[in-house]
Amino acid sequence: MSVDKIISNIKERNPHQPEFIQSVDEVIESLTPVLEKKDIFRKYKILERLTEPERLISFRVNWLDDNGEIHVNRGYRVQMNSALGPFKGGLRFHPSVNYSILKFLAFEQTFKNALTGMPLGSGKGGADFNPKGKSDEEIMRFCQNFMNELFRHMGQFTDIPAGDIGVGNREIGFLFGQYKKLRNEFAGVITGKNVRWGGSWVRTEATGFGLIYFACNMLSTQNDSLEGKNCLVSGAGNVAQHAIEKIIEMGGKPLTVSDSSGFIYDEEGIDKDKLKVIMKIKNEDRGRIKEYLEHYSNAEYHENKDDEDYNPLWDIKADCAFPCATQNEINKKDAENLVNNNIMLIAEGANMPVTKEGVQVFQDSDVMYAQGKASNAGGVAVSSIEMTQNRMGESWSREKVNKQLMNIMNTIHKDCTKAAEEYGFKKTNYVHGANIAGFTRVAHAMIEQGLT
Ligand SMILES: NC(=O)C1=CN([C@@H]2O[C@H](COP(=O)(O)OP(=O)(O)OC[C@H]3O[C@@H](n4cnc5c(N)ncnc54)[C@H](OP(=O)(O)O)[C@@H]3O)[C@@H](O)[C@H]2O)C=CC1
Ligand SMILES: O=C(O)CCC(=O)C(=O)O
Repeated sequence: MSVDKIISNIKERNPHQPEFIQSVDEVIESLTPVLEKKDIFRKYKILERLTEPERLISFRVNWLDDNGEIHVNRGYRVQMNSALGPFKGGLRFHPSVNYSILKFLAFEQTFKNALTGMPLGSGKGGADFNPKGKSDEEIMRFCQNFMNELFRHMGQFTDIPAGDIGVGNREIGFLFGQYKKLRNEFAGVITGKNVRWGGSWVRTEATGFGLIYFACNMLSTQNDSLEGKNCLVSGAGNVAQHAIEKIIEMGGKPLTVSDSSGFIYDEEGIDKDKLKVIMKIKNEDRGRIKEYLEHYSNAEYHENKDDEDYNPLWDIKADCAFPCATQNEINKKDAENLVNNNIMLIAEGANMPVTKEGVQVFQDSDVMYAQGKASNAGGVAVSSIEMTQNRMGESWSREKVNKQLMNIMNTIHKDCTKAAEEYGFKKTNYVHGANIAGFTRVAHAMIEQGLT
């Protein structure tokens, strides 16, 4: 069957799933030369099998709010691919969560987890629950009821969830506590746990730190570094905060931070003290990023507007851009603004933050551009390190884990450039490099394990 026919079949089988189709479409261009050169991948129908989850789980989550009113949400787990290890990937709590979003995230996770070189299959899950404005008690009740169903599908050798948007340290604690109660066992079944009870040093920081380690590798191909570079960062959550922390450590200057209401532009740069304020606003007060102005009135705040067809954050002149909020936050116009302002490098902290048309703008330009599959893989890599420590009953030092994270990001960078070159693309085409390197690793494992 031709590659075009394979793709049109996948589209027909998954109607009304635009994000999932977008994520599949994005890898096809990279994989076409691989599928054409290596007939074995077509013979074993690898693409068809990679795009069909091994198992889809959907369940009802009832919970009581503080006024005693009952609410009903929908919980999910997409167990995507277990060729390289147990299903592994985060949980997202956000009102937009549905099968299309979770399948795109799980599909990307397959390639990302393969790139880490760790024994990790792929998955993703979550609920259409909105944690905003909920009390700690309401969050706890929701997490407990969510786990009342999910626990039967999990296990340290079966499926190991973690955090994602709306699921941070607080939620991981409630989820783990309920799992322990239901199974009567203290096992490494969730990652991102507190270091005081089974978590790993550096897991909280890993995605943001890993992103910046990867960006440093990209810059080093031009004999350059982050020193003195102006950086645009979107998001104000886990990934954005620790990307900003590492940019500062590497001598760069973060200029922006955002949430779903708007963004802050601080021309003087966000330093360590300002970052502490951001962390307090978002992690403790659970407030809005606009509150930054109450501490630093020289900064500017731009409120999101429904009628704007581009995001002015991406029209600020800078050297590097790190989208760390959510999918499709950079459209074609934003990508053109970045390129026209001579941005050097874009590395994704978020999963699929650039629309298909935006990706094309970057691919047609000279900018260095890395997709999340490669550049945000540090989070899941340290999750794997957390799983290893849990199985061995050990707790490794912060320095040891950080060093391993750095090595993994260096290796992913090397593997991407090698795969891109092998198939005739420019060495620094990280899009094709990541897709090909991730695909071939998982595809060979699927062939070797037979038609299970
Ligand atoms: N946590 C991890 O280890 C990993 C996360 N990722 C990806 O990184 C991204 C961020 O995740 P993480 O930092 O963990 O999540 P958090 O929930 O900690 O933070 C998300 C941030 O993005 C903002 N945001 C969410 N949705 C939107 C939206 N529709 N428009 C604008 N801003 C939005 C949030 O704003 P507000 O505060 O208003 O909600 C918040 O500032 C996601 O794409 C995630 O899949 C990738 C790899 C690993
Ligand atoms: O740490 C993990 O298991 C998953 C992190 C994640 O969800 C991601 O990489 O997108």
